[in-house]
Amino acid sequence: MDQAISIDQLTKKYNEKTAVDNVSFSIQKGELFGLLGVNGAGKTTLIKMLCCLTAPTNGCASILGYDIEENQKQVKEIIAVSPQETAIAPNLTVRENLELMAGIHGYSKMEVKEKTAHMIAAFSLQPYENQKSKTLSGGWQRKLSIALALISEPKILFLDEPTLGLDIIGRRELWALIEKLKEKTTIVLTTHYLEEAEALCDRICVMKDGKVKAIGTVKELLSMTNTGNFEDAFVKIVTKEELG
Ligand SMILES: Nc1ncnc2c1ncn2[C@@H]1O[C@H](COP(=O)(O)OP(=O)(O)OP(=O)(O)O)[C@@H](O)[C@H]1O
Repeated sequence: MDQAISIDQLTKKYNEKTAVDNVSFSIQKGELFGLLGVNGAGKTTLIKMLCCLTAPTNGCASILGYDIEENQKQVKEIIAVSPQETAIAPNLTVRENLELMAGIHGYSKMEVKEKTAHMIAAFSLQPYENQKSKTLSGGWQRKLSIALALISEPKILFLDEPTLGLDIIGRRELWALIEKLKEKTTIVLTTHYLEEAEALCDRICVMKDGKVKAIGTVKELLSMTNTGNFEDAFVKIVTKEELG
């Protein structure tokens, strides 16, 4: 099976508001998949459903063959999410945050130490390991947030706006890190930075008003919209009623 995520007519309604509207597509194993759209397009709601954080109103989805409603336990074991609002405990040090998260995943004392040491090394967090997390720069907080998500060695990683608010240097450092993760992990990334999606993603899905408006590689999206750069393609996709 090469599919990591399979989504079939997934819908989420909040009272009268349809946040995700009959969405169907699949993501291949090892893909770095971008989810784009203007504010309120439904990206976060879609991710929340795939992470079993909110139940669909209609439709279904599976992660590595596990149904997001029927097999929540298995789904939660193979995914991790680095949310928009960071999951860091501000008054704990970098090391304590990592140890706490490893403990939450039920690792033994020895494993907690090993995994924490591994993450500190992998993310070059050594200079900050004894520093309270709230005193880290935005970029290092984001890195720690991703390290926390990865401590359970998930097969699928959801990154919700991982570089929000970072300067271009911080963003590029995170890009390099995300590219490295790609070798081992299927990644679903949401972002408002078009150049980020263009630089990192194998395929991109553009959503608007809860619906999928276009899906494909950057090259395919340019050709679909008959445009020469990704920003023009994106604008055309989200402003035109129908493409083609
Ligand atoms: N808990 C909720 N209750 C009611 N409406 C909600 C709730 N969560 C989201 N919505 C609505 O659903 C729609 C989609 O929101 P969502 O946060 O999924 O969009 P998004 O694409 O992630 O937006 P952004 O880029 O701003 O983060 C929006 O109109 C939002 O107001």
